[in-house]
Amino acid sequence: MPAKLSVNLNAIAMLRNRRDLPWPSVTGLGRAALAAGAHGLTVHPRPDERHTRLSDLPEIRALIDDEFPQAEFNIEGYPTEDFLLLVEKHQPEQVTLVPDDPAQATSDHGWNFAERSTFLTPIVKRLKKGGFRVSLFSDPEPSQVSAARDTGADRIELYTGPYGSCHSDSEKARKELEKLGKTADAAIAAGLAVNAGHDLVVANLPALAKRIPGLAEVSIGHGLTADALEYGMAETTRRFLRACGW
Ligand SMILES: CC(=O)[C@@H](O)[C@H](O)COP(=O)(O)O
Ligand SMILES: NCC(=O)COP(=O)(O)O
Repeated sequence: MPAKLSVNLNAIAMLRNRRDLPWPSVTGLGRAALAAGAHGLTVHPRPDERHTRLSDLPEIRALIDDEFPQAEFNIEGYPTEDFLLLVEKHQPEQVTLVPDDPAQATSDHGWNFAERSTFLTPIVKRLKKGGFRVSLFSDPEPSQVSAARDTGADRIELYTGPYGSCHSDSEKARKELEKLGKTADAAIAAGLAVNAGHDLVVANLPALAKRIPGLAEVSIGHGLTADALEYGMAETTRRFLRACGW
């Protein structure tokens, strides 16, 4: 089965937040993506609420529960106590833990599992006990996979930023893709499922999907939102689904 597509609503929220007005509608565009076949919605709320606001979360949860019960809600973020309480309140199907500093413009690296396993392991245990699937944001580094697995997480999400930034250098893209592929191979062999995300676009998805046939899910926001401005959300979702192999 091709990788499932979870549409990240952060970029739409950031556009809305330019004004104190309710458009573009985060929930409305989430609905359009799900109606066009997306498998889920992702948000990455940060403490300053510059992207998704806390008030968006109950609306997205209700959208999925009431209209698309087969879809999944994925909440990403740094696991502070506030973040964990947020997750427990809004009951996403998946939680993706990301080692973000609050001041960071966007996510730009995965966890250092060797250094942070003592921090992560009890958090993963708490989330799993709560019934959430847990994914850990990971650099494309095969040697880190066993420490990631030892935290008890279900999945890793490969940080694809360096691959995504190679759009004009095919040789560099090939090397980055191979690092992602080797890390995915090691993760799948260790019993972890593999997600991927950051700077994925229609042009770079097919090669990623081909190199990692077992890829479980991609979460995509920035590039998908850029295309939605040009083609509309429904057509854009269909284009990204096709690029994943659907
Ligand atoms: C973990 C990850 O790569 C995404 O969640 C990314 O952080 C999206 O964030 P922004 O769209 O807020 O930059
Ligand atoms: N987890 C990655 C994600 O949700 C989207 O990242 P991007 O497509 O906005 O770079």
